[in-house]
Amino acid sequence: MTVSKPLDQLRRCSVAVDVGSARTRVHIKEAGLVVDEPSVVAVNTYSGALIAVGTTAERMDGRTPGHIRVVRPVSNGTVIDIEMAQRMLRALVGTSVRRAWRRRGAMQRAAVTIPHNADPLARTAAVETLTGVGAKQVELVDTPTAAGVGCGLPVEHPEATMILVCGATTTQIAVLSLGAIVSATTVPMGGDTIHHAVVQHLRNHHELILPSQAVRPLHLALTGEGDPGEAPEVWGRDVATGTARTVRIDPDDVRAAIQAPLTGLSDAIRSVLHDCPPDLVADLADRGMMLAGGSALLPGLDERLRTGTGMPVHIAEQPSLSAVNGLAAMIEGQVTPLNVQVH
Ligand SMILES: Nc1ncnc2c1ncn2[C@@H]1O[C@H](COP(=O)(O)OP(=O)(O)OP(=O)(O)O)[C@@H](O)[C@H]1O
Repeated sequence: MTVSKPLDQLRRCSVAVDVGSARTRVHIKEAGLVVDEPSVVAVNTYSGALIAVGTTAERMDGRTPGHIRVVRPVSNGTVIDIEMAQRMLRALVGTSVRRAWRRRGAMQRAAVTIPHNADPLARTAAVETLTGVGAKQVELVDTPTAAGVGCGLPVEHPEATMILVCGATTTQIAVLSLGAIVSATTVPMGGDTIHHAVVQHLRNHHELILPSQAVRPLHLALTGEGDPGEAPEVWGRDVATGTARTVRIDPDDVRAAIQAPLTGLSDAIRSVLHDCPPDLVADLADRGMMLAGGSALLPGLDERLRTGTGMPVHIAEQPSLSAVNGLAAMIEGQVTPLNVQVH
């Protein structure tokens, strides 16, 4: 059940946690951001022992021998493997910080972000993950509200603000007013979706398997840069022979491959506006929307949304940290009183 509780409840928290599909961030009161690492764990499949977490584990992805498994315990912004998520958090935070937490009773209360449409199972998983690492009380704050605060949007005002939290696998679109979500939706579109669309395109049209790090053609396609005479060349593995070879990419082709997910995003923005009272829509015509989340940095995304919706589009100063920064501002008491919805 969702109830509206005062910000005081969040001010009693000492830890702010944003566990995303791509990255995990932890802010400790008065200490600042202590973790900003990929949400990845590498385990030994025979012994179950933890081999690596975060950046080190992510580097192992796609390169592991049979006895090592790389696990991502968070998907679509929700914890899908509670035990792994707890082990990941414990390892990322580190022993010394955890000792300090215990001494200062810091883990008594923790605040954590959850997708605005999280179902009861997802909420329970978030709570269990945090209680498993020592929290006695867990406050859940929806990600769009936290990100809105983190971007410096006046979410507590009666005027509408629109925020897009562009994550790895989903984009949460929300209109906020008076500290609460008025209208919102989630689109299964994020930076990884765009990346997979490009990888799939190269596989289907060039019979090439692109290494996961090769994002250059994607960037070119989105920005519209690149002279057709100088079509970029990418390395990959031939689907049939398994050998490495290069192929020249036409940016227009790649642009066409990512057209569908991007069009879906503009359509979803229109549907959120459709569900808003007319007065709030009028506010947004001038203010436009704010892009937060790591995928807000996708080159050309802001321009495409401007063209697709006809609204002003702004990118947050530190889009990848908007949600954790917003949650941190709430627990540090830097936010003027508002009725943030906690669950
Ligand atoms: N500089 C950049 N340019 C383009 N894309 C980027 C950049 N930095 C991060 N990304 C993309 O942002 C995504 C991760 O964003 P973020 O860290 O906000 O996700 P998350 O909160 O972990 O995910 P989710 O909200 O889906 O749970 C990835 O798809 C990554 O490729």
